[in-house]
Amino acid sequence: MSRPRSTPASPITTPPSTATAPVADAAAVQDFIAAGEILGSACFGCGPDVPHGLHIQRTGRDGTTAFAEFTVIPEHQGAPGLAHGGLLATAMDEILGTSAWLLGRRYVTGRLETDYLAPVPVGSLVHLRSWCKGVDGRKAYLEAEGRLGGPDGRVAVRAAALFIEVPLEHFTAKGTP
Ligand SMILES: CCCCCCCCCC(=O)SCCNC(=O)CCNC(=O)[C@H](O)C(C)(C)COP(=O)(O)OP(=O)(O)OC[C@H]1O[C@@H](n2cnc3c(N)ncnc32)[C@H](O)[C@@H]1OP(=O)(O)O
Repeated sequence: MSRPRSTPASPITTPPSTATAPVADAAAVQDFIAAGEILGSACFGCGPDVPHGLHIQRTGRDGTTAFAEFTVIPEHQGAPGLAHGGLLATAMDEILGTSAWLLGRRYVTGRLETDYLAPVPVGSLVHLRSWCKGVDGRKAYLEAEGRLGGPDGRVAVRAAALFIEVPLEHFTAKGTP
């Protein structure tokens, strides 16, 4: 099935007609810049203690739209000289999770759809942006993009996602590894 180029979203990541507009939570907004400290330093996406992690820096927000950036280092390489696609999907996941954070509830990624539109060279500064399109019960529908050459540069990667709200026990309960 061909899809319009204007959105990467499949029916699963497209908000239904029953979805409501997202509202930024005041407490989550307050915690936004400190979120990395609240979550700890071991996150592969944003943790400063992960040697070859993405070290994504959250730079700002507007409503439930989150902004961030990171630099592609040689350890992020896939094909010669270019960022690994899975690495870029990870960056999408991180910025999508950041936008979900602004909703003030605990969410995990249920489904992540990624479109690669242009190669991302090692050494690139990637400008990330994510926004929530709607909320329907436990489901949050989000989109994201990564741009090169500046915050309003060309889109190299974009994503659509379905995040699912979970209880705190999702993170504290110990499962079988
Ligand atoms: C500032 C903060 C920055 C933070 C950045 C961090 C970003 C990183 C975010 C992540 O990477 S989270 C880690 C990756 N994700 C996971 O590990 C989630 C693993 N999956 C699960 O734990 C469960 O499958 C999940 C909690 C998502 C759902 O299980 P539940 O038993 O709670 O719910 P259920 O399966 O009944 O699904 C609830 C609804 O969601 C729907 N759903 C769940 N997963 C889906 C899926 N994958 N695709 C489509 N729909 C899905 C499901 O159909 C259902 O719809 P209905 O209510 O309409 O029936």
